[in-house]
Amino acid sequence: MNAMTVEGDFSAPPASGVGIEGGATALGRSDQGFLKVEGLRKAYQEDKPVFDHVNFSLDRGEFVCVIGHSGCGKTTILNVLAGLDTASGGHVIMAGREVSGPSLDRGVVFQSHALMPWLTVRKNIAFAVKSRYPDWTAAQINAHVEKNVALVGLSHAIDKKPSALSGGMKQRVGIARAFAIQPKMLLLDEPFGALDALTRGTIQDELMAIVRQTQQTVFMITHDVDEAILLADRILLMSNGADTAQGYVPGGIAEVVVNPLPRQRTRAALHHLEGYYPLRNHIVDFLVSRAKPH
Ligand SMILES: Nc1ncnc2c1ncn2[C@@H]1O[C@H](COP(=O)(O)OP(=O)(O)OP(=O)(O)O)[C@@H](O)[C@H]1O
Repeated sequence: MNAMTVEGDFSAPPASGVGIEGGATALGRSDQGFLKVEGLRKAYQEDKPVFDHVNFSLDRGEFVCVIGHSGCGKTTILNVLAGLDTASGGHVIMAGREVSGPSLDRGVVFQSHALMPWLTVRKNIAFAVKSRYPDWTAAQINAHVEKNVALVGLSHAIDKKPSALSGGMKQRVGIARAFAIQPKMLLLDEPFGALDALTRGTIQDELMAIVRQTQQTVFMITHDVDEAILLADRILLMSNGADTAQGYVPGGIAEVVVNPLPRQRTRAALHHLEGYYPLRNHIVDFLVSRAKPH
């Protein structure tokens, strides 16, 4: 086992010698196991589940990324966490309650921003806030919307419709909307996948700043190894299900990598941090040689 990794139980403490400044290990006991995923299984075809025996947990305030090849079941897991899909077996427990359907306790951001095209930014977000806080006055809702739009640097575009915004701006609106409902947890499915590298970098930095500031708990899917290293406290490496000489092997969480880099890292300085290259190589090696059984 590599020194930077913790295999098996996701809630296990990092291997000795691995430090996370202000990271998951610094959380209080009541924050531990905020989200628990136990024995999760999804089978569209009973004898060939996409994944099985998926166990992990997230502490409150933790940022966890999941990486794996196409088809391993990342989106399926996220949708089950969101309550938008049901598992074939196992449980998802958030804050002590089983997840059994969608809830405003969980804010979801997809790759496609899913804004209502006929509404302005202000009204798109106000719609979500009103659903979350039906008793709030129009003035309260408006103030809250303006605060969250400012958080993602879009105050100047608040009264524009989505058609007048760039892809990156629309994605920011999606993030602002998710934050505005003050969810207990954010679920992000490749939220920056469709953005150019420059915009992506800027929004990554913004997201990281907001998440750190608000102590938000985040579960995020990405295909981008550097994005995971920048943002995540821990990285779940997922393997694909496959037919092997020994029979069918379902996919699952093959390994959990604890990010040993200082938590106050920036994109620009990432490559200069000690430990960055071993971490990156470890994840890339997994994707190249271990994510799919041979
Ligand atoms: N409704 C469905 N019926 C049958 N199979 C499905 C259905 N939805 C998803 N699958 C299969 O389940 C597997 C996991 O899909 P999922 O979208 O969760 O993978 P993923 O890891 O998110 O992939 P990607 O990175 O390409 O988005 C895939 O093999 C997919 O073909």
